[in-house]
Amino acid sequence: MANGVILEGRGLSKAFGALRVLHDVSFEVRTGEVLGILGPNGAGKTTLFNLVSGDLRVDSGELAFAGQPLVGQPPYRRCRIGIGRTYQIPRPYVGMTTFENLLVAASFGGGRSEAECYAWCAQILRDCELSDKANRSAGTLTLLDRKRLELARALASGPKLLLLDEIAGGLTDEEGRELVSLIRRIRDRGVTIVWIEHVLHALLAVADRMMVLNFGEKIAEGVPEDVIKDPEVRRVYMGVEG
Ligand SMILES: Nc1ncnc2c1ncn2[C@@H]1O[C@H](COP(=O)(O)OP(=O)(O)OP(=O)(O)O)[C@@H](O)[C@H]1O
Repeated sequence: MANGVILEGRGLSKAFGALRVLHDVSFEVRTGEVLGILGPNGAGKTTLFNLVSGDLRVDSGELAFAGQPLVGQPPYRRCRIGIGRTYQIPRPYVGMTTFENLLVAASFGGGRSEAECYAWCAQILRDCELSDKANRSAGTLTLLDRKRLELARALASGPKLLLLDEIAGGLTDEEGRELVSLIRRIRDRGVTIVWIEHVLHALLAVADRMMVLNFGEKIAEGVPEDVIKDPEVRRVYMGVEG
């Protein structure tokens, strides 16, 4: 693995029965960057995250995190070594408060002791602007706050690498800007981010590089200005010919 690369995938493939979802995808994520992932619905983006987090097993290919092989490691272990993720459909424990949700993530996901957890989670609530909702039941939060909580839960496990799966959808422009500034702050604290997003202007506001998938194959990669001008990307993702 090259220096400065926190996550590396080589020749990753995944199929569900006859449906080939990822085919021979290779990529690198550099330490400290925000890598955006674009692609039409069904391109295999979430499946790629599931392979990295361990929610799904790879059919073939290799994954390495900070130089250590990931394939074969269970999801909880990947979380403990520093891979955090959010889900497209937020998965809070709706019967618990916002703060309790973080405590679970910090203790079970991050392996922190009870003594450490309170101050750690209180700081994350502040960072994610959720302190005033600490004692609210997670099921009663607004959409923006549910997204903040989804981020906060991922942060509570203490990730070095954060995988964000379509976190900006459904927000107003103002809410989207708030979320983007939160993601920037997380990046500025040294967390490497890979972000799958259809809300292109949100992704463009933060991404250092982008990678585009189509039918399970990587069709483009590079700095955002070049990727969004790529004729193949414009054709498959934006529906623009020529
Ligand atoms: N567990 C599964 N079993 C069977 N098929 C699946 C499974 N998970 C995903 N798929 C299929 O694999 C394909 C890729 O799905 P995936 O969720 O990775 O796409 P995506 O690029 O994230 O799409 P979207 O932008 O709509 O979220 C889709 O056709 C989907 O229906």
